[in-house]
Amino acid sequence: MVTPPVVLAIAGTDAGGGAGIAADLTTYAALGVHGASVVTAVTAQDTTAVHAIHAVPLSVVQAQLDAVLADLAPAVVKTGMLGTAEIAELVGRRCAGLPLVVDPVLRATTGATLAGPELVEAYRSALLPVATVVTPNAAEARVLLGLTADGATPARELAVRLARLLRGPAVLLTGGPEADPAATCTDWLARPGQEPLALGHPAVATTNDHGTGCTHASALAAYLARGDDLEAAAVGAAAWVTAQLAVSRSWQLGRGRGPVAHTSSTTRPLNHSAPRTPVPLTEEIA
Ligand SMILES: Nc1ncnc2c1ncn2[C@@H]1O[C@H](COP(=O)(O)OP(=O)(O)OP(=O)(O)O)[C@@H](O)[C@H]1O
Ligand SMILES: Cc1ncc(CO)c(N)n1
Repeated sequence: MVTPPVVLAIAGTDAGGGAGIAADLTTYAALGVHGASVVTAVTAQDTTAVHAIHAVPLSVVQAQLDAVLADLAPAVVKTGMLGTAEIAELVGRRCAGLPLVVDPVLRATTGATLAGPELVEAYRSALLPVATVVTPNAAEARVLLGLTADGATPARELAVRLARLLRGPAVLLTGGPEADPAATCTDWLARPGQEPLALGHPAVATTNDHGTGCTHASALAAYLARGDDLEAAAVGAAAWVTAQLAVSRSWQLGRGRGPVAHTSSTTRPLNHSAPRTPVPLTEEIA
């Protein structure tokens, strides 16, 4: 067997397994690359909300980074939730010069804020400038550009403006199906000195979309590690997330926005009964 390339995910955990490290590592496994992981934050999170966040101490993040970077030589590094400005600055210092996919995680699908103003500033000053490609959604691009959150700037222009601001990294602005669930989703790929490229794919009508951003950015990193150029990797990542959304479309997992599928396809039929009822919360038991 040929040794697979290594992709390093630097991200937070999601107890519910939809987003974060769970999405990253399962995507790497499915796409045939070896996943290493540096955990930056532990979240108590489910399909309805983020209930608690514990930032991993900087020294422990540094030790994890040292362990992986010195030993495994990742082909690509991908960042997700970073938690604090000092972690973003550390990652910027340690990963500059490596192929680096930065998914600027500012908010969960459930609405929770995952990055305060100091971390947003650290993204701008320390991490985005050393990225190879940045994958914001429209709301994240607006925040990074310092625009009002509810502005009406078209997605194409947001991508172009962010690429112009960053002067080097490419921007792959992801577009969910907000406007019309039956329509096409369009991601915009803006690269310095080139016309922006619209990458359209069919929208899947589903509310099981928790973790799409992480899955998409991880697939992008995996395809880049496998040797695709940026455009091919972007097309592949959109196709991957769309296929996984189609798999989980009718799932009944959780009380909120269920996870995008991270299962691999199997020829063996499932042999389990209906989903179990949830166990009461700790305070309901006490
Ligand atoms: N319902 C859908 N059908 C098809 N593709 C989708 C759908 N929702 C999201 N996608 C695709 O998934 C990728 C990432 O989506 P999106 O921009 O919604 O991520 P995000 O808002 O960062 O997600 P999250 O908040 O879960 O991290 C994009 O390529 C987008 O087009
Ligand atoms: C840990 C984690 N990373 C990223 C996201 C964004 O979807 C999330 N909700 N949770």
